[in-house]
Amino acid sequence: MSMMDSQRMQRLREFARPDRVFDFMAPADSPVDVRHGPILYLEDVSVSFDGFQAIDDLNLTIDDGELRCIIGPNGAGKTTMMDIITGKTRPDRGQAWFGSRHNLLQMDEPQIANLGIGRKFQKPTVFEALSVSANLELAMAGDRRVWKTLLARLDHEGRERIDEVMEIIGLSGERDRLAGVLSHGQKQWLEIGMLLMQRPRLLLVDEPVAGMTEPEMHRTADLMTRLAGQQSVVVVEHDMGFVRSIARTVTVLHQGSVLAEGSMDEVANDPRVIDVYLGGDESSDVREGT
Ligand SMILES: Nc1ncnc2c1ncn2[C@@H]1O[C@H](COP(=O)(O)OP(=O)(O)OP(=O)(O)O)[C@@H](O)[C@H]1O
Repeated sequence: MSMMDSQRMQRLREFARPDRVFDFMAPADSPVDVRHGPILYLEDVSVSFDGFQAIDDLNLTIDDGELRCIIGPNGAGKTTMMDIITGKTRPDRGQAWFGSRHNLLQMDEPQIANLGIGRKFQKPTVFEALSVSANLELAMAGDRRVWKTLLARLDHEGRERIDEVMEIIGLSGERDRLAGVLSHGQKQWLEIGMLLMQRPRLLLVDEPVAGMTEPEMHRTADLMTRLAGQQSVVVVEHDMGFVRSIARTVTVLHQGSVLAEGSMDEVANDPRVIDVYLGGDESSDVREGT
């Protein structure tokens, strides 16, 4: 067995460990029902940690195919909100529904991922010793099918999906390069591609442009915009220039609940947002989109 093969086998073993749940393991066919309403519905959700109210009567509705940006100061509850949606944190009270049929509060993390909610954390976690296409191949496999899928030859549909996703994330030219040698931005896109392999219905993306160069940021804005419509995308981001470039509806979180919601211009000119969101320099970022 060559060095590459043994590295690959080691990764596979790691990947197939039953105690590990990977966030990109979302499903091909989501049974989510959006015929009668939004894809994500949070109502009066609250959670406190040791008496600190991190989420406080939070209400949020995301429509199918929508691109929503969530902004808010540090500690506003953005990460906790994502943790609740993905089943990592259980709220003390409230409701969280995925489509009209699935009560997220009665499901655990793997079940929620399998329903079609994919989460992209801030730091890229691609398999550096594998090629771009092998990373996508891995992400296509469900947990129990991983060995079978990877050790067997890819079927036609699988190969097509890999090509399609590489095109979407702009890495078609990097197919055989090891993920470890990609730029930071390319790794982020690859990880988004890994999520896409399972055709999620909702993507939660945490600070996608942190650490990116300006050109990478533009390409990420383009990617986010293209993804919406195909799936719903919720982007949490601090970079106001980026938010302004992709924003349709922006939700401002503050102290665990929604302070304002509307177009970028509406929220940026809302005196409550200007007051509480960012003091000093950053508030001008919000208003002027610098
Ligand atoms: N497991 C936990 N235990 C105790 N406190 C927590 C826990 N998780 C979050 N918090 C607190 O809840 C508040 C909300 O945190 P959260 O990380 O959701 O905010 P955020 O809006 O994502 O902030 P940032 O922009 O800095 O990432 C913070 O004050 C945080 O310290």
